[in-house]
Amino acid sequence: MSTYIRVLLIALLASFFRFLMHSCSWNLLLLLRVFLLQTVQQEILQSDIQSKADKSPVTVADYVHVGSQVLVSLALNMEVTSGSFSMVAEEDSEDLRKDSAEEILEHITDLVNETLAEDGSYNITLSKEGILSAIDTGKSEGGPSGRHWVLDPIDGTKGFLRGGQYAIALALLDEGKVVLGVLGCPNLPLASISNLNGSSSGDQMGALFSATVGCGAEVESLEGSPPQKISVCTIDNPVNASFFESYEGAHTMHDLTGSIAEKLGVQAPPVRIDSQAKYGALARGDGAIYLRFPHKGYKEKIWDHAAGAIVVTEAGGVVTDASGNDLDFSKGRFLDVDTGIIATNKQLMPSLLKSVQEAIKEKSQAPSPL
Ligand SMILES: Nc1ncnc2c1ncn2[C@@H]1O[C@H](COP(=O)(O)O)[C@@H](O)[C@H]1OP(=O)(O)O
Ligand SMILES: [Mg+2]
Repeated sequence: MSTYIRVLLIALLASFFRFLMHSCSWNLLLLLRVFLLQTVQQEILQSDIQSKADKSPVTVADYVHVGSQVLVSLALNMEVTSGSFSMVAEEDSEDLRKDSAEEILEHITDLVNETLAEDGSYNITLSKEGILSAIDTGKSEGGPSGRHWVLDPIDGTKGFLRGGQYAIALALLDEGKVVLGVLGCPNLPLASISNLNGSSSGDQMGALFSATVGCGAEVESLEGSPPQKISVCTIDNPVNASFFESYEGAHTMHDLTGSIAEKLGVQAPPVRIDSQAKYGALARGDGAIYLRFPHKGYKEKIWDHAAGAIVVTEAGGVVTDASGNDLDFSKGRFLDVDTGIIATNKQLMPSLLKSVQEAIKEKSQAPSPL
């Protein structure tokens, strides 16, 4: 298995950061390239599970999450900052610091170092402590002041393990606002989601979305085709609209989203895909609406929305909570949202909001199941 993971991590490291002078307020454009090949993912998935020293299962997703976070942390350290930087990211090193995880940590350290040696971009070898502290650069609390990188090293773990959609999502917060976002979606067709089912062998897979505040949003291939400006669809009649939602019923209330769609007059069945790939697809007009209504008690994390939200807003869309409030990324690691998150174009937003509020009210008044 380790060879495949190494190939995947090399691919990730090959995703390098490019900074171009740009005429926006940030003077900065960041592009993250992710050469994650579907075939590599498939081979990794087939090799699947090893066992941790404490006999709890460790999936390939564990290696890829940690490897991805270490490599992005390293790249930010080498390319972007002169030493210290703040990163809010999903993983921390707590489990890996346990005695029982010694063997796993050794394995991850070897994989990362082999990856770094093979890639050759950085002449560096990390110790086990180096790996742990690279992971822990992601422990920042974020907040309303200063700059914070926001990373989901693998967004949509369930999709990744199913061989479906997943994304690597990186954003930059400046004084509490998202100013930059990059979404690498290795399993998303470059042209359009309509090529997802029944795609022909000629369809190019993999899409890299990027957005800089005030400068619009773009898509390009993972190999670096010329970036194309993207914009959300111009549909203003819900009858012609389709909507994206989570594949996993455990991640969103499919009954509520079905009721919203019905009230709005949407005729098409839901398009269910994992991860922030949904935001990318929405931003280039593959569909008209994004709905996410987690079950009660779930707290949204900023790394699950920061990159996707700026890609959509810079493509001309609107992203709000169920009350129509903008998402506030300045509150730390979590988002304080009312009930759910919705996104669409400016034309459809008023009627979408109305349907959302009606459907929520109706659900809250319905007798609860015994
Ligand atoms: N119980 C849950 N409810 C809602 N979202 C969840 C839940 N558990 C994990 N997630 C997160 O939802 C996001 C995936 O959304 P989607 O369902 O749209 O694919 C991921 O960030 C996933 O975490 P992770 O990034 O660790 O996979
Ligand atoms: Mg996530």
